[in-house]
Amino acid sequence: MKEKGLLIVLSGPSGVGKGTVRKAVFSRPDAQFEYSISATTRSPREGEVDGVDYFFKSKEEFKQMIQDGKLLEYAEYVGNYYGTPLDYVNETLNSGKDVFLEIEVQGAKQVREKIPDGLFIFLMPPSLNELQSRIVGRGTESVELIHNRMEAARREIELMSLYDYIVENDDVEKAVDRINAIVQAEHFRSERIAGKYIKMLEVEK
Ligand SMILES: Nc1ncnc2c1ncn2[C@@H]1O[C@H](COP(=O)(O)OP(=O)(O)OP(=O)(O)O)[C@@H](O)[C@H]1O
Ligand SMILES: Nc1nc2c(ncn2[C@@H]2O[C@H](COP(=O)(O)O)[C@@H](O)[C@H]2O)c(=O)[nH]1
Repeated sequence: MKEKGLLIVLSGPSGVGKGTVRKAVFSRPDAQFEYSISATTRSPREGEVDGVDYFFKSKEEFKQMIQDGKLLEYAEYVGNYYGTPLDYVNETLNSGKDVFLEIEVQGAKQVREKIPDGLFIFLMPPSLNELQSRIVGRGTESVELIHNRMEAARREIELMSLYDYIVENDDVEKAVDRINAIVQAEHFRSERIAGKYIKMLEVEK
């Protein structure tokens, strides 16, 4: 039987750079994960494409997905719903591929309960001032929403001890290197790779 893939969950406070780091992870030619595209009721930002950045849904459509058990997890975040489509995650993990989720902390908590052997990584900003600068610098939120996101960020950072690893996003490429190193180490730890060498010893006996 095929070895199941590893579920990698990247989370952290709003504006820390989760989306930026995730895109950098997937822009590496040697990226070996499958990205799970989330569903959301938020309106698309300029340049965002349905089915690429998110599956953009109405509130009614999203509620139907919840009722039909189509989501691995979901959360309401600063006035909108976000959720992870369940079938894609299951099918991809069962096919032996690693799945990468980039989600906020309430959703990550739900995933931890359902898939405890996932790999949970918390992305940290170098400081709260730097975090605010990044949210302001992105220019996508009103003053009120920036305030809400900073309030949410403080609550989110308090949950970092629930994660397996904390990665500082002081520099995007360094953060990607750290994440890749953690994933590789996890593969060894869980014997996904070690199994290969055990088989090698058996064959060469
Ligand atoms: N290491 C970094 N150094 C400086 N700026 C960064 C870094 N990483 C990300 N940024 C910038 O910070 C801003 C927020 O990044 P991004 O949108 O990726 O955050 P996020 O955590 O996905 O936010 P949200 O949770 O609100 O979706 C962007 O303008 C991005 O370019
Ligand atoms: N619980 C979930 N959170 C998700 C999911 N997809 C994205 N997110 C997180 O929501 C916030 C806001 O995102 P934005 O695109 O509006 O800036 C951010 O923290 C994302 O990581 C999901 O499926 N479930």
